Amino acid sequence: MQQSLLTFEQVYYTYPGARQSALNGITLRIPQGKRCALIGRNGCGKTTLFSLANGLYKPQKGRVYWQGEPLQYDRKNLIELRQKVGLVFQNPEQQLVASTVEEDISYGLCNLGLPKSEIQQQVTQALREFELTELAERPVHHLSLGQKKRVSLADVMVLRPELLLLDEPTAYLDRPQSRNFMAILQKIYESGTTILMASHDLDLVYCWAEWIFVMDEGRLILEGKPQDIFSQRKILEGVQLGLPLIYEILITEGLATEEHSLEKFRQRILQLFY
Ligand SMILES: Nc1ncnc2c1ncn2[C@@H]1O[C@H](COP(=O)(O)OP(=O)(O)OP(=O)(O)O)[C@@H](O)[C@H]1O
Repeated sequence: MQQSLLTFEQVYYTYPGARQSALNGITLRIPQGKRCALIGRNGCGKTTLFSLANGLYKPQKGRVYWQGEPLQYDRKNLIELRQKVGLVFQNPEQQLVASTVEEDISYGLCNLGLPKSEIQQQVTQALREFELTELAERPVHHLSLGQKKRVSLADVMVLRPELLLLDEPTAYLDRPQSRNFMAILQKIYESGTTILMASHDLDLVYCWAEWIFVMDEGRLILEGKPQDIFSQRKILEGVQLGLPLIYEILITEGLATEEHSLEKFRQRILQLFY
């Protein structure tokens, strides 16, 4: 059986003062080494799930496990958890804390209490990897949104997390920035990092993901490979998701009758568009 990195078991979470639970007894296992996607209509609980995944919030009922061990919420364990589970917010403004790009990337390493020389070396490497060297001295509030997104990804990746959580990573990005982001993401995946991406872009999810989770009203309602998920038209329409346009075209034109050709189309479309 595939090992899971992070496991949610019957997890409930209600925001203070809210009448309805944001998470409603969700059980979900994030498989190691896969490109995973999380989809669901607005307000179904995706961001809340991410906030519990890296210990920002604590379940009111149920448990979250990292490699089989229940999460501990004291400061020391949370710092360790956030090194293993990196969370990139939808809006980079929520994430960027320091005045310059270089300082921002060094922030998490400083929290880990690493020696200065090691921090400098890792920051220099991250600046290079994320093509930010020329922006190192720039104030973060002078950057474009695409550049800010790249910095927020570098902030998290400099800690070498085992699991990367991305909330709507391509939202607000233009085509070249989106492509650039997806190319960086592919390298991250190839380096062995498990990725879970929440997205409303069903075409991207269909072409990119190896495993998809579908949430509704704070619960997991489906999970599986892209073709198994998107063949469930009735269920997806029932939760106001519908199908990816690309999948509709492939199916209605009879272009994808075998799993092999479907896979080839998905890869080609990913290269062409993202
Ligand atoms: N800080 C908060 N206080 C109170 N309720 C909140 C708060 N944040 C989210 N909620 C509520 O919790 C539910 C789940 O929200 P969440 O942001 O997790 O959904 P989501 O699936 O990420 O939505 P979207 O796709 O729009 O980003 C929603 O009903 C939302 O209104």
